[in-house]
Amino acid sequence: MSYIKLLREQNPLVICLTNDVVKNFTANGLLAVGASPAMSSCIEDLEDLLPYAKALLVNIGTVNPELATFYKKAVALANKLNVPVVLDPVACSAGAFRKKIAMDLLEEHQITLLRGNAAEIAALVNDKRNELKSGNSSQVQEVVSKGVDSEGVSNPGQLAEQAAKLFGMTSIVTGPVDGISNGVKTVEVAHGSAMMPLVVGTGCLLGAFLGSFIGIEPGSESSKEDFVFHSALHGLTAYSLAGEMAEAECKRLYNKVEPGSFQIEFLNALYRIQDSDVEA
Ligand SMILES: Nc1ncnc2c1ncn2[C@@H]1O[C@H](COP(=O)(O)OP(=O)(O)OP(=O)(O)O)[C@@H](O)[C@H]1O
Ligand SMILES: Cc1ncsc1CCO
Repeated sequence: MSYIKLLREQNPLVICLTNDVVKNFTANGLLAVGASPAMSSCIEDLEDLLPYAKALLVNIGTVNPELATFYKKAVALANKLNVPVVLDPVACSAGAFRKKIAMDLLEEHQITLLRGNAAEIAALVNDKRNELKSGNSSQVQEVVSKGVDSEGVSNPGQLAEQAAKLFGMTSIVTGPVDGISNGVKTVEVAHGSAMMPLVVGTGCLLGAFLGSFIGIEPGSESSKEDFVFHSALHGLTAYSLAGEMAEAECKRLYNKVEPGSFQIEFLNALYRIQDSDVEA
């Protein structure tokens, strides 16, 4: 399916409740691919905007107790309005406060897509397994948390599948190789650039970016569950390929790849990426 073409025709409104570090980069990344970003900070505003939205992103990167309450209300409203929700549990592996907020959102509300790095998703999977007191938690690869990012796992597809099964939603584990699973289908995507983790917010923007893909109106008979998986996989692949395109463009323009120029070229690549690049 021509997801990127449809996205650009439809300009889906993606409402982002995201952290203070990445708001500008997130809005620019969504505009570059052809989506329509809006940041929002209170439930009164969301009550006006969310009826028009095609997706809601909740990224807990700079959460505080007041924001945690807002996020819960926001996700409850999105569920009521049938707006799909992407959850990015930023650094939930680094502290109990963040992890509880992410777990509460996962367990008390309907999240459509969970996106995190390996440490974050492993922390949630381990917690859920302990809570269920069933199965063998040694199946879950232990990942040492380093704060807001991690070096990844050797089997991100397997970790994504475990998260998808335990939480009952499509899950994505990112890193040098990405994994996506809905518990039935699991795919690994081995593209991207080693410069991506050196630009803050490439993971955070990805959550919003994927929101714009799952927010596309398919205009076909594909099932809703399949659509989330396939549109998110297309978006995930496009995003990693854009990383490769940005790296190639930095080499062409500057004969070297550095974070500042990479950030600019990455936005340019999101603007240029086509369905044919993903399908090649
Ligand atoms: N070493 C790498 N090589 C290629 N691509 C990478 C590498 N590390 C991360 N990526 C890509 O970078 C993007 C962000 O993934 P990452 O796991 O770094 O997110 P994150 O840790 O949540 O980032 P942030 O907290 O900065 O937003 C993904 O598209 C992923 O494929
Ligand atoms: C650096 C940082 N601190 C809180 S959120 C954030 C961005 C994570 O991508």
